[in-house]
Amino acid sequence: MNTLVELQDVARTHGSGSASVVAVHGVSCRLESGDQVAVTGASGSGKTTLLHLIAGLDRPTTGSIRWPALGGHPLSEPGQVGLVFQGPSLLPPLDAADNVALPLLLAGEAPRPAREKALEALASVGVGDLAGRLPEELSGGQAQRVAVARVLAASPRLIVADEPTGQLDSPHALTVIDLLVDAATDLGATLVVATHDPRIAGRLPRRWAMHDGTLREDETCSP
Ligand SMILES: Nc1ncnc2c1ncn2[C@@H]1O[C@H](COP(=O)(O)OP(=O)(O)OP(=O)(O)O)[C@@H](O)[C@H]1O
Repeated sequence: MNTLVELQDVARTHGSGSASVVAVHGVSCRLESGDQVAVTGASGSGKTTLLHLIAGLDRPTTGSIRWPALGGHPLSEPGQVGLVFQGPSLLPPLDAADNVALPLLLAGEAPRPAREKALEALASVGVGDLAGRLPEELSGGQAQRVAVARVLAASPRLIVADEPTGQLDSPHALTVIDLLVDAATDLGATLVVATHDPRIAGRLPRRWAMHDGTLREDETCSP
């Protein structure tokens, strides 16, 4: 297997002086290509900070992070990393297809293939018939599926999802996480999902638990 990301004794402190917060410390972990990991932990335990470090959106205060299978850094080439947030963050004036196509266009793809990929990705998450709808015309679950399609359309090597089902009720939450897991499996992508919900975590084969900024592999939850 290919090591996608490796953290060695990583710490991240937010702020400085007496107001500083050590969000993550003493974290060493590794993700191989195709790994699927749920990161669980209480609010404030450091999940978002860890995910941002893994995605290359933030830098450690001390320690090191490497992405050997991503040419050095996940943001060095467009389309390597896909981000899914708690809310869908779709652009209101664009219909679903244009929302999905936009990152492809920004990455230099021509309009026609970008639109074809967008329609394919929407169909793959079961909302192909909603391609022409504006975000305000979608339910929360439909909008989150569009957000997942937007990530999948770019075929990323690494998908980082921070509470992707946090605004959905239970049946929709499970549908969306299953779509993400299936899509990551099809793409061979590495998937990291932060969640408070043990049922969501239970849909992923590996689990990491954050406690006050430290991480442990959750042996008791092994599949
Ligand atoms: N930009 C920041 N400036 C100062 N402190 C921060 C910043 N970002 C996070 N923190 C603090 O770092 C700690 C970890 O935050 P983080 O958002 O990583 O936790 P979390 O587990 O994702 O929480 P939640 O589940 O509530 O989203 C918290 O104490 C938080 O208040």
